[in-house]
Amino acid sequence: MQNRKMLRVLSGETLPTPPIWLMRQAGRYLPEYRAVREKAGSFLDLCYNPELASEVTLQPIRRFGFDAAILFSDILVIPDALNRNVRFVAGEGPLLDPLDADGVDHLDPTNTKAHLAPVIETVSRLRGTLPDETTLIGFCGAPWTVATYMIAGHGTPDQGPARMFGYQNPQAMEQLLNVLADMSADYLVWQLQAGADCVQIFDSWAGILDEQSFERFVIKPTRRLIDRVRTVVPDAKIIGFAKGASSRLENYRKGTGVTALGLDWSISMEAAKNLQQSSPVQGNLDPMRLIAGGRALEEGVDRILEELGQGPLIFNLGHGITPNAPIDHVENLIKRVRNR
Ligand SMILES: Cc1c2[nH]c(c1CCC(=O)O)Cc1[nH]c(c(CCC(=O)O)c1C)Cc1[nH]c(c(CCC(=O)O)c1C)Cc1[nH]c(c(C)c1CCC(=O)O)C2
Repeated sequence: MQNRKMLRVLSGETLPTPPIWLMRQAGRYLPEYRAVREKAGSFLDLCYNPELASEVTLQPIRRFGFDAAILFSDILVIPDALNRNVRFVAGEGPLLDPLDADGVDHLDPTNTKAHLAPVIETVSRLRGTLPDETTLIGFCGAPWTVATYMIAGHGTPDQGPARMFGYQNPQAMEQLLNVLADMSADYLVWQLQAGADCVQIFDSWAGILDEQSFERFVIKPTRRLIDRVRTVVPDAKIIGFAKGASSRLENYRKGTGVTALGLDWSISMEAAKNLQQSSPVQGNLDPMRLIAGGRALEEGVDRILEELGQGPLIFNLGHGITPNAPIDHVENLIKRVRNR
């Protein structure tokens, strides 16, 4: 374990060269991913195929030698386990059956373990195949972000339907978030038991909420999730990525018990450095700098290394890599981080 650099940083160590991986590092910007994706059938078929899901997890490790691999799956396998009719339509993103307050009472998580067994099988295979020095990251969506897709039935620019649901049906919202927190906790425990070294909780829509709602819909259910994980795996290393939560991240860290904070690119470096005094941080290059390449990429990377390189840092983007990312820019990014 001592040679898994990302794990050392999660334990609080500062390394001369920070470990690097990229959110969504397996994906459509890679031709080898597109080739597997075509033969897999639907996107969810790929998520539930341990052989192909392991293969696409390993692709960016082989090509770029990242310090960590992230399980290939999706945050929406949880609503899929709840029979919410999850499907991915090309050009439209995810679609689900929208959920109303009455529907919350009828959610039935009893089939979760059997439904997610193929994903857990992928984790076991990966730990058996990955180089010893590569950290394996498991993940789930945060209850709030998963709930936004369940309520609207699709992605939205402002999560209006889920925010309205929270105001009009506070009890149903609490119940929904509790169901998701408990299922997600069990799911993370299975991943950790199958060989994941650490886990990340993706709360991509945390930044859209006001302060009270952030407390109720983000901090509280995330705390419930993490407490439940740690009753089984007391020393679980957990990265919380609450996108857009910048000025609330200190409260988020204290309130949830995450081990490390994922940062997006909107946070000030001063705030990021302050947060790094109390926990490791991960991030936070604007993914658009990766697309732009050249000077924009270099100055973005250099700034992060200068400001955050003296403390526990895991280098990453501030959100997922997009399908239009040029492969040579990814190579330049890794070189810049490693050769300074
Ligand atoms: C909100 C969210 C989702 N999924 C995820 C989030 C949280 C992080 C974020 O905000 O980006 C997380 C996710 N999705 C995927 C992973 C795999 C691991 C990784 O490489 O990081 C992870 C960690 C694969 C994926 N998940 C998806 C793809 C693309 C699907 C394809 O190959 O056709 C991949 C590689 C599909 C997906 N899944 C989701 C959306 C909105 C989409 C559609 C986006 C699109 O079409 O570009 C839901």
